[in-house]
Amino acid sequence: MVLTIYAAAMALIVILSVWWKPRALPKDHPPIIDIPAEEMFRNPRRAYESALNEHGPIIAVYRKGRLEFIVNEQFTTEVLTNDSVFSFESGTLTVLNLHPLLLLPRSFIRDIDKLVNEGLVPLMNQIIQQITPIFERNIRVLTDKAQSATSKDPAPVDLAGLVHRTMAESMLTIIFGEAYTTLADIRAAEKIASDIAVLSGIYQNIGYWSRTFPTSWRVITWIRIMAFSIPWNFIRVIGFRVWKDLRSCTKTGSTGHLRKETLLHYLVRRYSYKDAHAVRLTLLDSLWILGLTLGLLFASIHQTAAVIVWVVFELAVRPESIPILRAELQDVLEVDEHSGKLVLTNASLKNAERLDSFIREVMRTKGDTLSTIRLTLRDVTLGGYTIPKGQLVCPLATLSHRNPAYHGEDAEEFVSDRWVGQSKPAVMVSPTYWPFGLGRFACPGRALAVAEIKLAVFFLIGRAFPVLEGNKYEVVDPLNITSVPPVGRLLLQPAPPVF
Ligand code: HEM
Repeated sequence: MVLTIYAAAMALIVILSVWWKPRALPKDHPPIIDIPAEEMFRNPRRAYESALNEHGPIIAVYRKGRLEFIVNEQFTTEVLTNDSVFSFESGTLTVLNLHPLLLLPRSFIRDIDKLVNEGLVPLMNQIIQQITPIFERNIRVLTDKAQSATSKDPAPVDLAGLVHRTMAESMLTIIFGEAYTTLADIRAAEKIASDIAVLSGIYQNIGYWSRTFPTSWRVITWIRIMAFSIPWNFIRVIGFRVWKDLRSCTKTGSTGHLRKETLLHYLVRRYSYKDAHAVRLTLLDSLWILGLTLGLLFASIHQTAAVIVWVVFELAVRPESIPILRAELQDVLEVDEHSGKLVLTNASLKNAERLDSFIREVMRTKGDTLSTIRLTLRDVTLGGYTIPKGQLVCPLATLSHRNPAYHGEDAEEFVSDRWVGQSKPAVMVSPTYWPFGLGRFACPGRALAVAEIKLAVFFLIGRAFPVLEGNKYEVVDPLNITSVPPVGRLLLQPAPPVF
């Protein structure tokens, strides 16, 4: 049943994707600027900033076969926050190649937003308690290698692989509960998060085929992931069990078999018939819940794992920060009232102001360019030009994040403690800092993401000194900084355990 409904929905989406066509441009549209692919993909910041400098605050540029309207910092707030004209939902689903989902009678994005804001955020203390042991156990695999290494002969470790696995295990625990964290479940969640990330175009900038023939790449990748990868990795391994759990809620009229603290439990209560005394879900509601959990796995695993790699690499090339953060770790640890041991709690993470400042500085300076996007819901007049309905509009992030008018003369520099004592935590977005987006749909999972980054960093530096071979890393995809982690050979030197 679940596969039949899924196949029918997918067929409809393919037909609509082919049918969907943008309208012609009006006469007073912003100038269309040709940025050579090599320049755009190798040095997007320079390419787009000089085009904006030369041609005015709004330009139109073809990228991977799509026309995008790029605006400078003057229009950033208007574009990102005026959701009645510049739609987050339409922009994001279009960029993810999922725009036909907009035709569904329910809003996928609004529902997933509600799921995080109402189901996850209020339970942060409890969630941090649940996932701290996962981070501790997994990162220990790396730091144990450091304990048997020496300063002269440090141990090479695969940080990216490990944090991806750790994020997958954590999110499975939060969404479905521990029963869904077998090795096969974790592998399936990792695979599905990476595959949807591929579908959203995160590696599209790197491959020759995907850059040169973007339309055929999109169609084939879409079919591969929707028709094969999701059924094989998600539905076969995780989806069928979740489906059975959901159907048995209706059969028994109860949620007794679900863990109360999971998001699945929250979703069943939310979609259950309002007028029935017992729990009852329609088939469509059950399918919708499956879709939301899949969407959340994608939104939460891949990007956070990539940013953890960014933060650790930036730390490795700034060894002077490590003793400061180790001292802070010592300060923020709390005593567990049952065991009397020193532990990291949600309060410890909140109190870690120096690490928070370091993370905020990484997120500000790592070089996001075209990361946050909107789609016009009607013809819009902006800066004297008309941008027609149905067009993608994107502010250039470096013009906010590296702007001396916003961040002072040293805006280009990485200042680890820039935000200490400023009451501007890493999660606080504004028109001058928006790595988590801005406005009504700014990332609802950012508090969890930053807490997870802190857990990973503290468990790592609590027992090891990270260093990078040659003291350098490579930015693989400058046009997709947040989703594609930097590459380098990470080595761990032993450090006296902080706790
Ligand atoms: C460092 C990691 C993360 C980064 C950099 C990040 C960044 C973003 C950005 C830029 C947006 C779009 C906002 C906009 O356009 O204004 C977004 C949306 C979203 N993020 Fe995150 N995110 C991260 C982690 C997470 C996590 C851990 C979760 C879930 C627990 C999550 C859930 C979502 C959801 C559901 C949306 C859709 C928008 C909405 O529902 O309001 N994200 N994120």
